[in-house]
Amino acid sequence: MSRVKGREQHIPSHFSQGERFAMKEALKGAIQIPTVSFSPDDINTTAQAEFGEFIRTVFPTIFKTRFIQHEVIGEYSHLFTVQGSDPSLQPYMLMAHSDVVPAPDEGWEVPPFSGLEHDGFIHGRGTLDNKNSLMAILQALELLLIRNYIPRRSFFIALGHDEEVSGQNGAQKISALLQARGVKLAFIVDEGNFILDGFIPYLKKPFAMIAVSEKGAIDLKLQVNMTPGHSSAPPKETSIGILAAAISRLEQTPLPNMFGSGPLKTTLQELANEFPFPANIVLRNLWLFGPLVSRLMERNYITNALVRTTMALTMFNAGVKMNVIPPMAQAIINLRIHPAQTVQEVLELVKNIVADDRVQFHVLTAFDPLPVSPSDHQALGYQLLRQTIQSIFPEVNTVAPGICIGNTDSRHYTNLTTSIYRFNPVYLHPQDFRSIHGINEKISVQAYETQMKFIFEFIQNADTYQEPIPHLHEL
Ligand SMILES: CC/C=C\C/C=C\C/C=C\C/C=C\C/C=C\C/C=C\CCC(=O)N[C@@H](Cc1ccccc1)C(=O)O
Ligand SMILES: [Zn+2]
Ligand SMILES: [Zn+2]
Repeated sequence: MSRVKGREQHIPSHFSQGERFAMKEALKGAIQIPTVSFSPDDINTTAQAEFGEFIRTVFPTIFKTRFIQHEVIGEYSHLFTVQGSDPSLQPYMLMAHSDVVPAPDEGWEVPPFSGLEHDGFIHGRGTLDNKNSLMAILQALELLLIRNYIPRRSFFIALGHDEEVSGQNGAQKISALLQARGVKLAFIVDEGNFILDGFIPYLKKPFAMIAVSEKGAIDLKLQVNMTPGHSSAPPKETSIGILAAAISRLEQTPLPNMFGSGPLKTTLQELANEFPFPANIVLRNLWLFGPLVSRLMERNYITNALVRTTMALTMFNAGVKMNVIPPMAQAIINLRIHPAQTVQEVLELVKNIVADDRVQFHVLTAFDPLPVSPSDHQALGYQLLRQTIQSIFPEVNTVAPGICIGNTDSRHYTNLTTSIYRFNPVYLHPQDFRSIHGINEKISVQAYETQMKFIFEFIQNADTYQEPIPHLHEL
């Protein structure tokens, strides 16, 4: 895509000491509000209400700007409509979520809702998932408005409050509302992948992976009912034993490796130049070395998730008393479906592995993998992300399309656009990956400032009049 043409003003992303201090204090304040979601019926509504008040206080300019409309949807989600000056430009949407997963104090270096700053890092639940994005988006807009910025291209900011528990009251309602208003979006940018550093052996340089799809998912309940009785005279098989054997068969039988189908091949081909010899030759010739690369990817639990549908046993329940053989045993398996498979295909495979009619299957939730968004030279959203990555992170040589192994609220917006990109402009190392939904989640003050700067530039870059030009490699 060519550089932005006809941009009358470009507001430089320079911020005063006072502004930088205020922005990190604002993120700390956001972390301190425990907006935890446990289940769709159990979210911390008091904290969500407080969070709504908090953003009004911290970003006053956004709330008083005449060309910005703010609406509360589903009681605690927020939708901002930023009216651009040129209605001929198709709007886009930035997304983030305010809720976080639970964080019991155990194992944390500092309390998870303290928002403490230590050694240049802000600590706490939500610093990477996903209050960093939420606060950086609003902060960037607030600072642009203070500098009298008026966007050309309209955009929406959608902040869900229940992403961690399905998005049914936040994202789904916002999506339905925008659809009813006849909105069609040029593209969406949500959380998802990162600038990855240290995930692949021999690859010394970081690379940006923009997720152009995300895996599907199934929450599957397995249940076995057997005759209960006295533990002093047990039958040969019990509900617990039958279910445990079924689960064990599933754990011992990974679903097929789907390497070669979906966006992963493109990711690897685009990364080939970053590898030293002979890995670069291997990746450039996947027609020959595909089976080798596929086997290597299976060996690591993160890259394994990129090549196949994964199964995680997340809940197991049976029995109420030590000397009673229980009538029922239940387990929940969370499956994440590879882009080349469907819910139906995966259910078939799982049933064949279990191969025991006494095990009943109940699908609790299920959705297919998300469609693959365009990443070619004419894909406006992808190219704007690429352009902004290259200017804010000049040390990153490769920007590649990939898949998101987790799920995001953006999956509820396929009715509004075919171009959904899941990308956080933040470096992620393997230990950071484990902190997401784990312990000691933290973000460096510098990384947060850079994320805010990225969005500050991105919003301005999105004002381009030019459609991306095909077949030009340089921006
Ligand atoms: C060739 C490429 C080689 C290597 C790539 C290396 C690594 C890729 C690894 C990691 C990718 C990086 C980051 C992914 C991190 C997090 C996942 C992203 C978003 C997930 C957000 C989330 O947690 N969502 C929940 C939402 C949910 C809740 C309830 C029901 C359904 C969904 C989730 O997915 O569970
Ligand atoms: Zn998230
Ligand atoms: Zn999450």
